[in-house]
Amino acid sequence: MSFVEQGFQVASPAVQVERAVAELRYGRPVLLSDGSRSLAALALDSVAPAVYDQFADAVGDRHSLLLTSHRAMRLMPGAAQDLAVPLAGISFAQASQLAYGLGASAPDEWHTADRLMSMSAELARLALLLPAMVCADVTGAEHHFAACCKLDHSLLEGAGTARQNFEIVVRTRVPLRDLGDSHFVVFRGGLAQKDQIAIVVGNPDLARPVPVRIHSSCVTGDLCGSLKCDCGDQLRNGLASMKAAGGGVLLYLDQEGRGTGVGAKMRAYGYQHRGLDTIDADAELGYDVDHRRYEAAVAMLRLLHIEKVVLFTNNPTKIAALRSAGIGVESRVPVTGEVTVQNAAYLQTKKDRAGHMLDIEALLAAE
Ligand SMILES: Nc1nc2c(ncn2[C@@H]2O[C@H](COP(=O)(O)OP(=O)(O)OP(=O)(O)O)[C@@H](O)[C@H]2O)c(=O)[nH]1
Ligand SMILES: [Zn+2]
Repeated sequence: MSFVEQGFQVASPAVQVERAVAELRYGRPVLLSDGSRSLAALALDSVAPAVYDQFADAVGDRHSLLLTSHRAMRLMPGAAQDLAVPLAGISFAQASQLAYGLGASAPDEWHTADRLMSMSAELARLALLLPAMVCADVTGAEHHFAACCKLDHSLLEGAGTARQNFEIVVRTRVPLRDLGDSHFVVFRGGLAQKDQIAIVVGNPDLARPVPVRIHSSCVTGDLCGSLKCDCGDQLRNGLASMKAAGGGVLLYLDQEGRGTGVGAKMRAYGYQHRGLDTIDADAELGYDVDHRRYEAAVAMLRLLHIEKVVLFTNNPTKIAALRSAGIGVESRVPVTGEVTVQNAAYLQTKKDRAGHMLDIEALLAAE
């Protein structure tokens, strides 16, 4: 019997993951299990200090902090694996400094994190919380956590298909400055995501490769004209050039901070103000170079009956993601913005460390 046929008698993997994500964001532990072991996991980013202390008491001080391999590498160059650092006697403030503080010292003691502990970071990422997890093996003592959400680790993988399940909620005309009548199509679905939007400008011919831009939200750049990045320019220039090409579709994805969330992005900005580049700043917080996923974009294109695109981007990962999902990327159009004193280093890092196709000298010469 499928989950639909079983009606309200069982919760699907996606529902159970959504519940776990909500509890984690609320600052409560989640019990992750693999059939034989139970791990109580708490996100340092959302827990109140008093609850952190309560957790330490409940597990008899046998709790550890997960440092992702990215964070571990920042503290101990060469430590290219997820680590578990014993937390007995370590306060909430000390744990936070160790988990994501700048200039923190390497821990005195650590072990390689086991698979279940590493998996807890995936829950944190879904919850848009820093992947700094406080974990304890509570096998046999689960009754201390009777009121907490329980999640079998297989459900985290099982919920993956939900990332592609979207439906169109509404399609409405919106007149846009300089672009004329456009249509906003709202999509709902996915895993732990908000609604996504496609903006259709002009009248794209769906029988030919459709001009498409996949744009990740940037509240600072898109909305407020931040000079620290090129997002606002790329949003407006992308829409204008698609309109000039006869029409196109901009997918506006809820992926603030390369998928880490606005809280992490602002923390990373703080570290960038202290001299780190965009990638090292994210690594200090435990993140990889880019946490964005593109199942939503693929599902949205399919629902719009778009199979072949001309992609407006400088980012090779977006091209690869569409192609591997069977969307034809027939060609690419660069999308650029103004190079400013404040964003030049950011653009250079995108080019040098994330492989973006950007000719910064040519952009400067053209200004
Ligand atoms: N973590 C982090 N995210 C950032 C920073 N600056 C911008 N962003 C995010 O980076 C993403 C940029 O999105 P896009 O412009 O769609 O993507 P792109 O990778 O530049 O690719 P193209 O614009 O298509 O060439 C958005 O999610 C921004 O919120 C930063 O310093 N740190
Ligand atoms: Zn931006």
